[in-house]
Amino acid sequence: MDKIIVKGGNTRLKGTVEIEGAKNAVLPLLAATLLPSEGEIVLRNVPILSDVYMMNNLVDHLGVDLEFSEENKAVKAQAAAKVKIKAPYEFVSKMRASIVVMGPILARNGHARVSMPGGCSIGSRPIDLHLRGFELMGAEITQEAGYIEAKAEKLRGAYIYLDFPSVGATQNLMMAATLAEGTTTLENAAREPEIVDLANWLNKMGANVKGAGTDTIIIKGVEKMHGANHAVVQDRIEAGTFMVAAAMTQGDVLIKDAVREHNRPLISKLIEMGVEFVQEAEGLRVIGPKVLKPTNVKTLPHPGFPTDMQSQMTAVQAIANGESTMIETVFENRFQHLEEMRRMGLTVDITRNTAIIQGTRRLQGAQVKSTDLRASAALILLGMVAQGQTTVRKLNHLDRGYYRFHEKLKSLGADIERVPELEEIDD
Ligand SMILES: CC(=O)N[C@H]1[C@@H](OP(=O)(O)OP(=O)(O)OC[C@H]2O[C@@H](n3ccc(=O)[nH]c3=O)[C@H](O)[C@@H]2O)O[C@H](CO)[C@@H](O)[C@@H]1O
Ligand SMILES: C=C(OP(=O)(O)O)C(=O)O
Repeated sequence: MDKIIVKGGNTRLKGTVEIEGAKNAVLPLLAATLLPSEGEIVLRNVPILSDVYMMNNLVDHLGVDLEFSEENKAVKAQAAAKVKIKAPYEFVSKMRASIVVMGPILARNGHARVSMPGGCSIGSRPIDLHLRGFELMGAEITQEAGYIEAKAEKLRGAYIYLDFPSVGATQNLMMAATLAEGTTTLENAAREPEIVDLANWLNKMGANVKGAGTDTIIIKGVEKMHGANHAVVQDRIEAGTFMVAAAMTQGDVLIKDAVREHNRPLISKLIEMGVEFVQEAEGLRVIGPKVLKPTNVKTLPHPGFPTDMQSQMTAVQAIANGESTMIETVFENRFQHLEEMRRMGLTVDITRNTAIIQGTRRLQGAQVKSTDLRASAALILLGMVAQGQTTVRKLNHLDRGYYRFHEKLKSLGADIERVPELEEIDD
């Protein structure tokens, strides 16, 4: 496996950066390609990420013969006349997000058998809300030998109130409802831009989904769906990560085509810390200040501060001029990067879901490892401002969600290399 070596202390990022299509949008969009039974499917602006390859393999296994052109960043396929019932452990265990194939499989077959996805390093991540929704739509749920089985003679539209606006449950239930008999109302639905992108994709394929982006989504079941052509929405988390990178390095970075609306809470927190944002025709320019003011942040479902920007934001707080607080309310175990940052000299008190961070400019490079996807980005960013050399390992996490991260940072002026690990280090 590779490692990233970043030399910090004097980095000032400058230039323009292009952002990929969103990982968290494209994964459900690919799952939704299981829904149409005729016509050509084309997805554009598809990011080249390990998670995308995994979802492609799963969807391919289930019956949609996908062709991924890296050159065109496009996925093409002919809609499948039939899709399989079983999503095996070998695929689902590799990526938690693959649970979103359950809704489409159930919609197509009235029967789905999907390996239980399990938790991951950031939390236990149950799927009770997904399953309760399927039950309300008339499916009988059983569990056996690590698989969840859902069976329904015919899925019926239902009124479903989600106890929590789960992104995955909202996506799974939206997709199940597209081909159900009658109307489904999802209340307290997730409102993320990726939900809106999924609704747009479903509607292009002939579904009838209204209200995405609000907390009430109404889906009228249709007889069948067809192929369509769609470009994946921009990755607001990748864009946000580069906003943070500019903020931390007294940078001046133009984030091409950045959608301000998708990153409101992050932008408003960064402004509070002294960062300047200038809307330009080509995108959003981010100018980092000499001194960052401390700030208090709490993660929440959209439109609150995104948990997927929490790790990166703690890297900004780590170099702010004073004490900041981070409260993580979405996942129960998403502070592991802070332990790694301690290796770089950070003083942080962690009590359950609250971290109190003592910002300092006197951090030092160290050997650290990524503990999850966003942690990997946060450690690299902190490495750019710590004195000396930081080595970041376990880049499999980074590759799940960032395309050529080190190359993009390097083109903006970072002193960063990605090199093969010559000997496996037991960490
Ligand atoms: C591929 C993808 O899009 N991943 C995103 C998605 O994950 P994901 O869809 O898994 O996140 P959810 O919104 O479902 O989960 C949020 C919280 O709800 C809990 N929960 C969820 C479902 C359920 O049935 N029961 C339950 O208790 C989870 O354990 C977690 O604590 O949204 C998260 C929250 O914005 C992001 O961090 C992830 O990057
Ligand atoms: C937590 C994330 O993704 P996933 O839900 O795929 O683990 C993320 O994108 O930060």
